[in-house]
Amino acid sequence: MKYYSLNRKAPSTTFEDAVVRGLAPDKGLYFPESITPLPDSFFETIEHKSNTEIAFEAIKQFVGDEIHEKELKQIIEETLSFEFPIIEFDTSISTLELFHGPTMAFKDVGARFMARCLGYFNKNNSRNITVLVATSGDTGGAVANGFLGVKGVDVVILYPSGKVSDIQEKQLTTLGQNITALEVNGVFDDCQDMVKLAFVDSELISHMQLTSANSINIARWLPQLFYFMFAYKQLKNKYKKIVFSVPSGNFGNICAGMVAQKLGLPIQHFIASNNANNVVTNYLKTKDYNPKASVQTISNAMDVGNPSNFIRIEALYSNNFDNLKNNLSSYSFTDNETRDALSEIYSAYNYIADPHGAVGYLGALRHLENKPNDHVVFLETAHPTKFLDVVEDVIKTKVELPEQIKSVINKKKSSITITDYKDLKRFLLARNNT
Ligand SMILES: Cc1ncc(COP(=O)(O)O)c(C=O)c1O
Ligand SMILES: N[C@@H](CCOP(=O)(O)O)C(=O)O
Repeated sequence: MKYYSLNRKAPSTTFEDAVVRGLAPDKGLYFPESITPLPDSFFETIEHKSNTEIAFEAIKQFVGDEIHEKELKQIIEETLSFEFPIIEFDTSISTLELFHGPTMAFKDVGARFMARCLGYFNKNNSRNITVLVATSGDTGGAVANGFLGVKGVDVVILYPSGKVSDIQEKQLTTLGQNITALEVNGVFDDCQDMVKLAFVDSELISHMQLTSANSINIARWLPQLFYFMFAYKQLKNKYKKIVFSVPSGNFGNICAGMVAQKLGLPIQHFIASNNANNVVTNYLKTKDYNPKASVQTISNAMDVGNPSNFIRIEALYSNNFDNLKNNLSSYSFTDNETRDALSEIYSAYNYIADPHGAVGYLGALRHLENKPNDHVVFLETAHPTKFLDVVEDVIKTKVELPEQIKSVINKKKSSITITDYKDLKRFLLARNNT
């Protein structure tokens, strides 16, 4: 499979090169040159396949022969070593729990897949790779965990100071070894902009091999398409019209879902559920795409003002606004609405959601007002205990901490504060000269 840059000013390249580079030299996101639908028989028999078999069939065209079949299967098997259960609330709404991995957020799958692909490509390379990551909360922890101790790879995580939850901060600042956390005086978009700038800084890239482990990187982004197939597999014999409500920030997850649909997965419609950071909700209303500074909310991992992946969504629809609007709706919800949803989900279904999932639930309800016969799956993208203060305050109940959270909660944070791109560059160059 070849990948082209969405800025169209860099040559097309291989899967390996796109993974190792992260971002194209013209600062564009890489995108597959083609997406070939899987045969109907794949979806007709999907409930008889294991998650590993589904994932292998779904991803193999994107990897091509660049990773041997046996090793690709092994990578997928190791990546998917936990559950992806559907919890049915009633005949209209289900949730797909994506938080059973090591850091309890959906990012674990992409981070683990990418770490293993990079390990595969880097095995005969004596040069160290520096993985740069911007996080609004969850990517940082998942990438730190996925790459911890990987030989030849250094991870540098940029996160907005004071704008991630306490547990998220512990997950990304306490591992040590090859992981360094940089605490940025700014918002997530500042972190993401600095990462993108680093990739086109000729002085930096002459000193080091940089890549990204954000959804910028195709090996972090594409495996997210598995979730939609795992949900379909569990629901296809019960519901005809399956809709996904995806709590969205950087829009990588929902865009991966759209790739699954292009592969032939029968998805009726997508809902991008947003918090107050509502660039896409506004775009679908006004046709005016207007990125703006992000605002802080209780669903902090979605506090993104300039969603990186929206350009990939436009590419999937050949920039045709009407076609996109037929397949995608988007709604935005306030923190008070989110708190009310957390409370309602708890009292009506005895289920403890996290604030991001609660935004997804609200999107599902909004959709069902006009389409009561659809079945909406909202994605539970993180475990509620990652947002303990908010959740316990709303449901007025103590929530038991899972092992994954207990193991970091008392660890000591270690981070370096930076203010701007000059600080980041100085840090990277100094480290590379030692
Ligand atoms: C818990 C949670 N929900 C939703 C999102 C939004 O996902 P995306 O950035 O792929 O839109 C994130 C961050 O990525 C997240 O960590
Ligand atoms: N919400 C993310 C932001 C980065 O998204 P990514 O999918 O591009 O890595 C986070 O939690 O860090």
